[in-house]
Amino acid sequence: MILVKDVFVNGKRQDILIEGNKIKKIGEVKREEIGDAEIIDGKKKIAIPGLINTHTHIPMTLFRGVADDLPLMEWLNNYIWPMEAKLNEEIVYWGTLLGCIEMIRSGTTTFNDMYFFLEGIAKAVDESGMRAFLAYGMIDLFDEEKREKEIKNAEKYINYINNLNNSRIKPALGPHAPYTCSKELLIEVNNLAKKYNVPIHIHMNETLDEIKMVKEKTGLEPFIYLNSFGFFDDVRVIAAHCVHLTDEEIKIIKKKNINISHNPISNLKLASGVAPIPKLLNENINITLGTDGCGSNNNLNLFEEIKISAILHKGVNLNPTVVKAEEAFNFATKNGAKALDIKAGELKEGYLADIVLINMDKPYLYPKENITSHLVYAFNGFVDDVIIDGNVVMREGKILTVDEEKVYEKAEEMYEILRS
Ligand SMILES: O=c1[nH]cnc2c1ncn2[C@@H]1O[C@H](CO)[C@@H](O)[C@H]1O
Ligand SMILES: [Zn+2]
Repeated sequence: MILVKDVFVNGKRQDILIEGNKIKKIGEVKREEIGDAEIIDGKKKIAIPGLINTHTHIPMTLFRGVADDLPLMEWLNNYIWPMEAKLNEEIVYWGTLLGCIEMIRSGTTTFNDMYFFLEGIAKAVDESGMRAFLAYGMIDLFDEEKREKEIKNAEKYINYINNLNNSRIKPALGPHAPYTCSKELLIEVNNLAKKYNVPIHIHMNETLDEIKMVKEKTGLEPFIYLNSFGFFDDVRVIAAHCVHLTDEEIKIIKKKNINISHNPISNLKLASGVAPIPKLLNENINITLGTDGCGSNNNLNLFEEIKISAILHKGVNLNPTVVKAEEAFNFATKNGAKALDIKAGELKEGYLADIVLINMDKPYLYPKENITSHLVYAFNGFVDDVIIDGNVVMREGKILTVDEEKVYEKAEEMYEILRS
């Protein structure tokens, strides 16, 4: 058991008792209830639910800074995909550890990933102590042979991850996007999602160029095209980006309960555009937040995404009342948990013990009133303690699960291989 004592949580100072991987009690915990629990003094701290990053390509930490200031298609075709051809399990493993360190240090406890070499990713996630949904990124480029291979790979990885029997690591399906995946592949993804009961994680409507490509090929906008063959039926979908949407497409998103992963920083950096978040909120569509990979962000600090999502739409809509602080905070917590169907994103009895503690003795967190406002508009993301699945992963700024120095050294080594 772990007892976080006298911490500011859910609006007042109280204790949090953790048993196994769950929150057992929030309130006043008496001595006789705690046995020989590890005690964490929370007096100077606030406790928040661990953040949930719903769109990552985690090993891309190693691509940080390699191809800045380019549009999506040029970025992918001329820089990222050629470098990705050099990846292997070892490179991906170290890149993932680097990403996990970064996420833990900035208060993220769960991420939803789409990438390659999932054995390396899963090994790193397991060691780091983080919670993750891992999807193999399927790309067939409309080639039948590739399609068969991608479907086999995706199914193989679902089984591989399920067989790990790790309650923190779950499989997902990751068809890359409608402009890189054939209709036949997407139909098979829908079947596999139902067969294995796993979520689908896909890039949708990120840029005008790609929408044009889909329209030229099919005559339809991406959501309408996918809906025409039942892609969204009876499955849980997390659609990343959704920057350019027609009203008809928004209707489909609402009707099919599609979860949006809003990635404002990646969309700004690649000049993809600004997603119509206030409009989607008006339709009660579930908005979550993602960083995307470090090639297009260039970090994994979800607090930056919270702040940008809260201010961007105000500026673009000339309306300071849209995306309120609490809404933005919920994007990164409650709503992410809903999209991934996990009992997290809130600190409540019976919920997963994914908890982040922040020392409030920081100049930018005074005066100690309006805490949610501070977390959204003033905080930089450097958190102090992180508990995931009931395990202390970081304590007073020290990560307990991985050897950070070793990871930094290896990250440089792996980067040398990628750029050679
Ligand atoms: O913003 C993005 N849009 C489209 N593709 C992306 C983006 N970020 C990364 N990838 C690419 O998605 C594949 C993983 O399945 C990788 O090839 C990665 O480089
Ligand atoms: Zn992406």
